[in-house]
Amino acid sequence: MAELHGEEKRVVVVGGGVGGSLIAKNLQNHADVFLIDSKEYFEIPWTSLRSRVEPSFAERTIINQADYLPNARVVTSAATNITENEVQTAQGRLIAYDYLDVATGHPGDGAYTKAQKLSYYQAEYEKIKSSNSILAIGGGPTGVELAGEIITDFPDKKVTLVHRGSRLLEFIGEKAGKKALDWLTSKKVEVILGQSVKLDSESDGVYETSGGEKIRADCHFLCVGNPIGSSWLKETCLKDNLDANGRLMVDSKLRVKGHKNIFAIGDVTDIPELKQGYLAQAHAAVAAKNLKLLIKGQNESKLSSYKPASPLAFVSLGRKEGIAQAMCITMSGRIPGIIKSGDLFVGRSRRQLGLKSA
Ligand SMILES: Cc1cc2nc3c(=O)[nH]c(=O)nc-3n(C[C@H](O)[C@H](O)[C@H](O)COP(=O)(O)OP(=O)(O)OC[C@H]3O[C@@H](n4cnc5c(N)ncnc54)[C@H](O)[C@@H]3O)c2cc1C
Repeated sequence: MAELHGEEKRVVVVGGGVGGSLIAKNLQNHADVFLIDSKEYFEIPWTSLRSRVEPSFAERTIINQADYLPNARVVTSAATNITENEVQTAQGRLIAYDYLDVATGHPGDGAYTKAQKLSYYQAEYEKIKSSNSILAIGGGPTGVELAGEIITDFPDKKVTLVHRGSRLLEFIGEKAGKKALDWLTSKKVEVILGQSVKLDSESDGVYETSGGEKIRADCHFLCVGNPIGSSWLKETCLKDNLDANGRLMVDSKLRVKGHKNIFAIGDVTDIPELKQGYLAQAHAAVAAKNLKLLIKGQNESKLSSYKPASPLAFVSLGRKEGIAQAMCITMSGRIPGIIKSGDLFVGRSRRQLGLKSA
């Protein structure tokens, strides 16, 4: 039986990542809010590469959900099903809702508590420290940023980056990819493009590529794209709202098409724009505003619309430099570094949740 609720409207947020954390925070004093996430904490996702070379950095970037949600209820369990009026969790809980917001951008990586994630980063750090040669597989933002972090903090290590595509950073423009390549090679990172690594070929620390090259590495990191967190929706009442890429189709008010009380925000949606955390936060602001209006019984004509944003992306290159692409302008060096690479937007992200930046 679904857990009953009182007079106050209930909003259930599934996914406490970049977008979901903010919407739950914004609504906690306006409704009976439940936040369901498979782990106890929110982690600022793009900081995970820095945390591998500096594990103490993660103390500020991993935030227990309960710390910024004193007036909401946090449920630590994966959501497994949705019906028209309730959400089911892996632990078998049924949580009724008046309004639902799906924000499951990408699935977690298995660590359940902050302590587990901190020890994971400590182990990753030890792995890097004790290796002379390191192989990063994948030349998207994760592979580029990880190679940048390692070569900055451990300039004497031999770092090789292998990418199956013909250029780095394919999610943004060619110039950005070229600037990343130039920066990495200037730091003596070996970049191999147009080849993939046969992972099962590894023998005595030697990896073979699809082009027959042999790469010696004491350890490797798989930096390939994170899957979309929507596979769990395939058997739910939203199964017909997934597009061919597994993204939830939303209308301009950020409601799942055809559902008046179900919203979706962040990377899980089909909004035609770059998948970026600051945009997931912008979605959260619009959806929270709309939810507040609906909770107060306001007319639907008052709901705000979300307009897809033009491309803006930052890629860090170590602690001081970076690459920025805004519309069709690409810039690299110290300025993008000052904007992103120093603190990786951690202070700002913490303040948005009402926490001290330090
Ligand atoms: C290397 C890298 C660098 C980046 N740099 C930037 C940057 O500089 N600026 C920027 O704005 N963006 C950046 N991004 C993109 C940004 O991280 C994503 O766009 C953002 O995390 C999307 O937010 P979200 O809320 O949609 O999903 P997420 O932040 O992925 O959160 C999803 C949450 O849902 C939970 N979840 C998933 N499935 C379930 C389930 N079934 N039940 C319960 N919980 C579930 C997960 O545990 C997670 O907490 C970067 C990404 C990468 C990989």
